[in-house]
Amino acid sequence: MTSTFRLGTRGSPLALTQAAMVRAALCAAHGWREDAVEITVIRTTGDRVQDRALAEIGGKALWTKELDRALLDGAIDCAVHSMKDVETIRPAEIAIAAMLPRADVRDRLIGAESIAALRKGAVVGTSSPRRAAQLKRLRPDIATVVFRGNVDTRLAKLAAGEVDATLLAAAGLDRLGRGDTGVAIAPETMLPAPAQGAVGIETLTGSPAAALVAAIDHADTHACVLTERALLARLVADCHSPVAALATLAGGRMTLAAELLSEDGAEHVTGRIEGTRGEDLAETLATDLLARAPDAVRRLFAG
Ligand SMILES: NCc1[nH]cc(CCC(=O)O)c1CC(=O)O
Repeated sequence: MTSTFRLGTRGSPLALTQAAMVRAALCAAHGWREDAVEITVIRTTGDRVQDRALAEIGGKALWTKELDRALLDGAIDCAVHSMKDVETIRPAEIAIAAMLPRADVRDRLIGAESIAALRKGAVVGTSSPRRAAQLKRLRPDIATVVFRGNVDTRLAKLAAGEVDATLLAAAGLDRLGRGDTGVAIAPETMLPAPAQGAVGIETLTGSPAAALVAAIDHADTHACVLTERALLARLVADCHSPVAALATLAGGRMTLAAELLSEDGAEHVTGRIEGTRGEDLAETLATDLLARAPDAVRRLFAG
C-alpha cells in the first residue's frame, strides 16, 4: 500500500457523501489525519447511461464494473458502494470488507401525503421494478414511468411537474441533508429493497486494505445485509428484480421478511422467518416463497 489510503467512489453527490462518511470512520478508527485517505472519483457505466431505464440494460454491473477494475488494477485500496447497487454475485478476488451502520431502511413518497392520497390515475416516476410493482399492488390505478438521474435530478423533475410523485430511499435523502423531504412509508406497507440504507466497502480479498477496513465494520448491519443478499442469490435475483427483503436483528435473533411480485403488481407472495443463522433463513424462506409463488411471480425468479 502507498502512504495514503486510496478510496474509490462514484461521483454523484450521494456517493461523495458516503465516501466522506467512510473516510471519517477510517480516520477515527485508525487515528489517521483526514489527508491520509485520498478520495478518487471513478465514472461508472451507470453514471453515463442516463437516457434508458436501467432495468432494460440490467445485469451488467452498471455501478461496480469500473470500480472493480480499479481495485483489481491496484489503482485504489477500497471502493465504497450503496450495497443496494452491488451485484448479487461478486468476483472471488473482491470482498465486502465492511459496512457502515445501516441508516433508515424505508422509502419516502414525495408528492403526496400517502399512497392512498395519490389522485386516481396518478403518474409516479420510478425506475425500480420493486417500487413500481408494490405501488400497483396497493393502487392498481397508478401508472409508473421511468425516472432516471441522481436524487437532485429526480426531485427537479418532480418539481417541474413531469410526474405526480416519486419514491426515494430515506437513507439517500437524509445523507444529502433532505431529511424533511417526503413522507416515510412503513416497511409493513412497502418492504424496502434488499440492502437499502447500507453502505459497503469492498477491497481485494485478503489484502492489507481488507484488514484496515474491517476495523469499521458494523457487524449487525453486515449480517442483515448478507442475509438479504443470500436470499437474492437463492432466487437468482438482483436489484432489477421485483423483490423486497429486510432482515433485522434483536436480542441475537434475526427476522427476515421478503416479498416477490409480478411486474404489474397483480400477484405477489410474502413471507417471514425468524432464527439465528442468516444464510439458513434465506435458504428456507426463498424455498418457501418459490413454492407458494403464483406462476406470474415464480417465472421471474430462480433462473
Ligand atoms: N438505486 C439508486 C440508489 N442506490 C442507493 C440509493 C439510496 C441509498 C441507500 O439505499 O442506501 C439510491 C437512490 C434511491 O433508491 O432513492
